[in-house]
Amino acid sequence: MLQASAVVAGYGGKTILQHLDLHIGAGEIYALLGANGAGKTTTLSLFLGFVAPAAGHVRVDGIDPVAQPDEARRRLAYIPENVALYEHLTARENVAYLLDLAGQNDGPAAIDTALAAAGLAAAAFDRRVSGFSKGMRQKVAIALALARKVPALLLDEPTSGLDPQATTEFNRLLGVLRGQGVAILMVTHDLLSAADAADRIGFIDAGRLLEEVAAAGDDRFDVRALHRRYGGHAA
Ligand SMILES: Nc1ncnc2c1ncn2[C@@H]1O[C@H](COP(=O)(O)OP(=O)(O)OP(=O)(O)O)[C@@H](O)[C@H]1O
Repeated sequence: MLQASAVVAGYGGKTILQHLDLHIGAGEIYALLGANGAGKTTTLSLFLGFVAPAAGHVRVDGIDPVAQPDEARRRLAYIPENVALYEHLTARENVAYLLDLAGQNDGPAAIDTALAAAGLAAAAFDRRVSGFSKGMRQKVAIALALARKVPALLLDEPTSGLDPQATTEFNRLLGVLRGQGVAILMVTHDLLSAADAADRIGFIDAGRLLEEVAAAGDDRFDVRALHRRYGGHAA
């Protein structure tokens, strides 16, 4: 669903990503970890079509996001570290308006279903989002992704600033999306959250994917081993 093959990319002649290979399938959660400046956000920008590869190729559901940015973005939801919403509108109004803009508004019942599935309390549906916490804003953004039925989700530092309970709840939500077959790429510094939520974890350093580890059965990840890898290579 999300595919980067032998990608070399950067900004204004400066190479940042070096032969990046990343393949994330439907119903898979992939966490990309690495130090500041390692190239994580640049990787997200590749899939959004904001950075064009100098070599290699990028596909979103088979679509080249540079050649067909609208087609690629129709298949993506991108949730930045701080979700931008229309502050004077309520949660319901935000989702309705953003769905209108996307030409994908199936009506109020579908919006309420999405907000509930995203875990927003019904009492908050008609509240202005200006008073919402980061976790509540993320729920509105996830509701929008659910209502748009996107096959792929890009997340930049989703759990930074969330308390442990909100992090657990957020990771549970990612599990729901995975269950619906969504391919999820999450850029994070939160090793514990990655170990909790992800099926695979990749470590990127200076634009190179150094290592990938996959969840191993019921034991999932060996967090101590991950910490040694993360500390040793990329933090
Ligand atoms: N628009 C830009 N123009 C020029 N250089 C950029 C631009 N955006 C990022 N860079 C550079 O590219 C490199 C990788 O940045 P990127 O934002 O992808 O790293 P990151 O892994 O997401 O880091 P962080 O954890 O700090 O968010 C850095 O050296 C950064 O300075």
